[in-house]
Amino acid sequence: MFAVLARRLERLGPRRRLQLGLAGVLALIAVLAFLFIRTEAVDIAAQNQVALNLRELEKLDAEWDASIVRAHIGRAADNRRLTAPLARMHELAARLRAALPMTHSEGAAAAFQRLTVALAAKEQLAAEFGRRTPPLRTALLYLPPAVANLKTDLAGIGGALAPARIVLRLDASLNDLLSQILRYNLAPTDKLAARIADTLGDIEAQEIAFSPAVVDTIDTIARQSRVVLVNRPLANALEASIAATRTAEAMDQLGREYDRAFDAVLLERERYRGWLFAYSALLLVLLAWAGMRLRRSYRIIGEVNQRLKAANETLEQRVAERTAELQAQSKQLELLAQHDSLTGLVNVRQLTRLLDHALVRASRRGTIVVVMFIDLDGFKAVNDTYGHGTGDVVLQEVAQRVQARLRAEDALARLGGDEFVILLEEVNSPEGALRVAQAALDAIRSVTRANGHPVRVSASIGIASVRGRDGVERGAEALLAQADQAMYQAKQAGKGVFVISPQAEWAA
Ligand SMILES: Nc1nc2c(ncn2[C@@H]2O[C@H](COP(=O)(O)OP(=O)(O)OP(=O)(O)O)[C@@H](O)[C@H]2O)c(=O)[nH]1
Repeated sequence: MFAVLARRLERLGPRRRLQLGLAGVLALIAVLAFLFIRTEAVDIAAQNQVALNLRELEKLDAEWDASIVRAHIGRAADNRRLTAPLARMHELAARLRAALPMTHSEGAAAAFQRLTVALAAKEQLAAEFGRRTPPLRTALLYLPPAVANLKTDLAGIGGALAPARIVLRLDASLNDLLSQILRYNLAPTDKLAARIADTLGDIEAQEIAFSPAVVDTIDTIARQSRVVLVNRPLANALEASIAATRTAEAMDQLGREYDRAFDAVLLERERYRGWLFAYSALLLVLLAWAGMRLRRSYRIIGEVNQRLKAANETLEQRVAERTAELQAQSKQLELLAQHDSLTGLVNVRQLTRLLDHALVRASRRGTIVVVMFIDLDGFKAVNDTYGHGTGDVVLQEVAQRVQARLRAEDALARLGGDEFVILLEEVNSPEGALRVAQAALDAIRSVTRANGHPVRVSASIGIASVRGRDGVERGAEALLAQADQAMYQAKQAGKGVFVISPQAEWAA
């Protein structure tokens, strides 16, 4: 799959590939970030806090219930406890509401709503209950000692003026009343209420026989008894209603919903962790693949570099070889251009150049330049007799032998055919020049065999010379022409001799 992807990518342009690569990396990072955030989305501490809040709410609710029970049985000194936990309970309920979005659960929201309704109802009922229970408690606290005191009073001063029969009857009625009230307080029934009403009627009917103080007490006892008659059933009904609000069950249910929702969230987190793990593994594989491709690319670049380097070296070597070849060829061409191919002597063009330089030097130094024009005698006969090849050998022998008689700084050139020229510089006297001419003649005459054939050659030599600046003024061609003319005179003089040009200049 990667290979197919890579091939498709290779078909794209480098800029497009770079854009795609960047987009791909960003997408991979975005997915990684998403998975990471999903695994970190669950705040365990917040979940624990929810559980703690719920436990505290349950505890406060239980304490609230205990306060209600205490108030119910008249054990509560006051009813402040009925409202004391409410502020904290409201705070806890608010925290639980704030935690609802964490659950992503409609069940939890519904359970919380039910709890809110139950708590509100319970709060209202408890408030009503709190209003009802204090008079009831006061009456219940009042009646037993009041009845006992009245009975004591009746036995003494209070009953002194009344007939004994009536005192005894009132005493018995008071006993009945207290007993009925206490029973009614524990288990109020309509039948008992009717009986208490009868007993109260009976007591009130007898009070006429007693002093106003006793009558007052009896009225108070009757009033408090009626308070019990009215408030006990109400208080019981309120307590039953409070119990019916079932806040504890609502809290239990909310706790279960929270647990279920948090479990689901945790499960989801575990699932995302699995995805994150798998995705990380995939990224590692991708990274390894990219690393391998990069390594391969580096290797290929290295190989290409090596090849380029080798090719470069070869090219450099070939260029150097070719340059040397060309230089050699150029040198060869230069030699060919300056030399005669048969004898290897300098040719007429090079001779002219050498002569020009010599004339410039002589002009500067005030020295003498000598030119000897040599033309072989009877050379045609060699060609005609033994062939052109033998003639060539004769020309080569002549060149070699004359050259051997000259100084290194002197020059010998072949003008073409059987014509040669000797160039001498810094000749101090005509004698010196004549010696060279004689040596040349001797050298030429010494060629007696060529190609195995007996040959006989000599030469006619014309000598011209010039001194100082005159040479430059006259020019090389004029000097050569003078020598040529002198050579012509030598031919006419019978050949095999040298003639000095009449215009020749020597040292003053
Ligand atoms: N073998 C050979 N012969 C050449 C060459 N160049 C010219 N020749 C011949 O050289 C001869 C020169 O002619 P000439 O100087 O008149 O002959 P010669 O017999 O020396 O006559 P004189 O100078 O009057 O003595 C001619 O026959 C040319 O064909 C060459 O390169 N090789």
